Amino acid sequence: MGSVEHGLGRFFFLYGHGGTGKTYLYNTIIAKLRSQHKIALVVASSGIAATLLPDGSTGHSRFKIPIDVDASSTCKVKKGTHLAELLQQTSLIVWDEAPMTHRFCFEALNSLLGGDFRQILPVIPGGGREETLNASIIRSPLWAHCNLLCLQENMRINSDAVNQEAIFNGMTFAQWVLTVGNGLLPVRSLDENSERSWTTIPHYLILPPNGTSIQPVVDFVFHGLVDFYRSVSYLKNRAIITPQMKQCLPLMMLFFPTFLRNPRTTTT
Ligand SMILES: Nc1ncnc2c1ncn2[C@@H]1O[C@H](COP(=O)(O)OP(=O)(O)OP(=O)(O)O)[C@@H](O)[C@H]1O
Repeated sequence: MGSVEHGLGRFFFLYGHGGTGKTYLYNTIIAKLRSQHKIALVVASSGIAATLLPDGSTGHSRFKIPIDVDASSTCKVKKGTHLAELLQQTSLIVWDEAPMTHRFCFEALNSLLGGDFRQILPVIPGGGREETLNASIIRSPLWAHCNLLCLQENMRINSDAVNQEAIFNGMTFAQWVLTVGNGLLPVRSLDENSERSWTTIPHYLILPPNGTSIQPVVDFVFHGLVDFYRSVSYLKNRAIITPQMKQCLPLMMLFFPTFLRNPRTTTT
């Protein structure tokens, strides 16, 4: 905040593993700046993360960054346009999920970046480990000037938990996810040509989509579906994500009994 107030133009990276409160902190900073009638532009690398931020959009769309970037790429912002004027008046740019985006995109502008390097890194088609690392923000000349801020405590466990057992389960899961992210689990390759990047998920963390243990998850996430299935705000805050499409079907079958118990007639 001091950097914005005094126009110092410093460059920050907010680093923290999942649930440590990065989004919460961005929202707090943005609310504070906007309450002072300052302009904070808020973007994320993916559209889904952008929806969690106030007036968020994707970095590529907001700054007219070319899809195929290289070291000489620039933002396609024309002189004298609304966007050019907006950028000139902007006090702070917040970019969530920054580790997912190619470093060339940040070299085209200055911003407060944030994210977790254990999550998704830039995707380089056909590239290996070295190409991915090379595309990462940590290989950018900007990184040497970056003020690194670290969030350590997992806030999600306490905010989501309803009792001691839920806190314990949340901590066990969070610890396992961290161990995966830190590369500390035993890994193996599927065949002799592929990288050693496969690990075994403990049995207690797996909910088979056609088993009975998934039903409480469906009931929890889509509680009240029969009454609210037409409500956009109800639906846009809920999702159950499966690793593959084929696992969706058995999961969807769990929804139908709910509707069958409560038939509705609609006219077209
Ligand atoms: N300082 C705080 N005080 C109270 N609750 C907080 C605080 N920080 C975060 N939380 C709560 O903890 C939960 C996780 O926070 P948040 O979504 O901001 O984490 P994150 O680091 O962005 O996670 P991810 O990397 O998975 O997106 C949210 O429910 C949020 O409301």
